[in-house]
Amino acid sequence: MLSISDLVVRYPKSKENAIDHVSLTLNKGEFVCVLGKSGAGKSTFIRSINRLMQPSSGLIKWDGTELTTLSEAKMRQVRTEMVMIFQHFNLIPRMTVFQNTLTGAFGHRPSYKNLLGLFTAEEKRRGIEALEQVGLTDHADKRVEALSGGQKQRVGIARALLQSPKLILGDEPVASLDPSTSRKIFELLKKIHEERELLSIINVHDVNLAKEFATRIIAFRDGQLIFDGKPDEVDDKMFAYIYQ
Ligand SMILES: Nc1ncnc2c1ncn2[C@@H]1O[C@H](COP(=O)(O)OP(=O)(O)OP(=O)(O)O)[C@@H](O)[C@H]1O
Repeated sequence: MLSISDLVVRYPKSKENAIDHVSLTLNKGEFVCVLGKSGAGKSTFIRSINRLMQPSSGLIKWDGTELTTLSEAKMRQVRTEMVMIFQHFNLIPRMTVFQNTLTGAFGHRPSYKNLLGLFTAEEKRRGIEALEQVGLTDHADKRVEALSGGQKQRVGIARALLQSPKLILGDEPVASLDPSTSRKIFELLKKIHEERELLSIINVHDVNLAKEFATRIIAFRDGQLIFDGKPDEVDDKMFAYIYQ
């Protein structure tokens, strides 16, 4: 469970709060889509949860552990349970699909092994399984730079699976993809979400995708939480309110 109380995030030198006194509780099993127009605070919200962005004040409790004041070493441990899926994939272009997938195991390993690039037989087995799950088995030995955007995001998801996450944070994971590929990526994320009973929190610009896949939608405007409800509550009036 993720419990957020009175969260404020302000960027250095900024006069406005990017996240402005937000409180909410998100539960395991929820597939949460985050809406809001550009600059509303979606990305800042997602990034403050795993402290890629340091909150200015407020509390974030993840399974009972308060994160905002946790040491960086302890936070690194907690981050092994949280995985981030990015708009621009954040892959290593010249490495293969399989190698990129295996890097998902890094958070769980001693750092000297990361440097040597050593992977156990078990990690390799899980890498093969993850590639099967995202439908990329036939591309395992290709360099990532030779893939389409949709395929790259599948590698991003396979890498995430290696981490055995409990929480998926998606920062516009389909913003660079065409509508049909975006839908397939959402189908894949939802399938994984359900199989592993995760909490997923995903920023998305396409309201139709959010309404189709989310079990809960939240929306920000000017850093404030202005909607928290079920997908079918986002009617035309609410849509206009969120994006005005
Ligand atoms: N590095 C930064 N330094 C200063 N202000 C920032 C920085 N990043 C974001 N902001 C500001 O914080 C607010 C929230 O931005 P954020 O990127 O979280 O919005 P968003 O809803 O994710 O937008 P988009 O959909 O365009 O990605 C905006 O006012 C933005 O200008």
